[in-house]
Amino acid sequence: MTRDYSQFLPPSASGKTTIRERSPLEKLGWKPFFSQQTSVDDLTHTPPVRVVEVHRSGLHVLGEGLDITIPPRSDATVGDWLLYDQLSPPDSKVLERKSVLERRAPGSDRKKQLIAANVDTVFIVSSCNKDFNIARLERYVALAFEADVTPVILLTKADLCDDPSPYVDKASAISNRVLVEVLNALSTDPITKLAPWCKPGQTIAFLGSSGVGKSTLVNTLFMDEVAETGAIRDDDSKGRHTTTRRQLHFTSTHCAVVDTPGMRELQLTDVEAGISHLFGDMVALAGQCRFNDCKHDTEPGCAIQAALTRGDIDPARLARWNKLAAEEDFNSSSLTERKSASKSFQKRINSVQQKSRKPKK
Ligand SMILES: Nc1nc2c(ncn2[C@@H]2O[C@H](COP(=O)(O)OP(=O)(O)OP(=O)(O)O)[C@@H](O)[C@H]2O)c(=O)[nH]1
Ligand SMILES: [Zn+2]
Repeated sequence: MTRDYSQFLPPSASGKTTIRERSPLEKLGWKPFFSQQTSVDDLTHTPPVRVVEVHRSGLHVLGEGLDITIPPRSDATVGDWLLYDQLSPPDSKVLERKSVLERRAPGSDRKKQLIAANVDTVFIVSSCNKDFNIARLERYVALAFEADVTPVILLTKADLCDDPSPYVDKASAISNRVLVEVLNALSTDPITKLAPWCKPGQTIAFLGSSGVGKSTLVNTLFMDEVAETGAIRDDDSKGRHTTTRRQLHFTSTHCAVVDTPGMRELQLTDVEAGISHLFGDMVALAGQCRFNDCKHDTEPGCAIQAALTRGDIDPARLARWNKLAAEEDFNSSSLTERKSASKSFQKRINSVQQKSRKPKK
């Protein structure tokens, strides 16, 4: 008896092709998650459009046969899907987001700022040089976890470094749920190494300090100069801020790429869940402390201190967790709470810093 196994073979081997032409909306990143929020009536009267650029003067949106600018609004950001109300564009409804990246704005009012919406993968970019900072990478990873976006760490400038492996080892130790790729952003590396995430209909974003190579990565992906890159100052490995607008670009294979300004001042905002996810081992240990409100300092029955004594946890990582958690408490509290908490927050930071400076025994 002969059996037909062709269904188990890849399309090319079976001679059949399963590649289906994507609709104009799918090419912009439209997914069942969004269509489930709309009715046939909605789709006819208020066609979906995606925000591809945010200007002071308005939002540039694209849809099926639509390429328009609608009035600016603070509740929508690049990557958002709107149901475009042709009679009254300001009333266009913002669809529920699959994910959203936000930050606490620098300055006194510290309002929440939307970075990008509906991103599937965020590439956290750092370089194999003085820019590399484990605590900063952890912040970005916590932010991605909180936003429900898959984080991938990219270490650029491998070509300028004799041995990138110590950077890779440190970055890989952040979380076993985060993959690390090391590359030269100026070569064709990004095209091959980012391919698993840059699929049609996917939306990707790059986060990281100024000068780490985010624009270069975008340019290499497009093999074109879509984002302006800046020369770096040699003395401190810091770049100039060259990316100013938030934009969504589409590759020829219909992967949407968010290009965001450098965010050296990233502050965490309401990322408690993201931090707990990243430091899950510490959270689990803390759950074994005798007291619920244990500060893991001198309290009796403290599981964290016990693990520290046994050498099971790294004191520097514990200090980073404490600092991140304290920062999160502070940023997520109200202004009045913050004023009164400000003193104790500073004390806590000082004590964390003192502890992390103490030499290992
Ligand atoms: N040799 C080498 N140079 C790189 C690499 N990645 C980036 N550069 C260079 O580093 C400089 C800064 O890169 P950008 O792409 O502008 O950095 P950015 O992260 O977009 O910076 P902002 O736009 O300020 O946020 C440029 O001169 C790039 O050519 C790399 O992997 N290898
Ligand atoms: Zn404790």
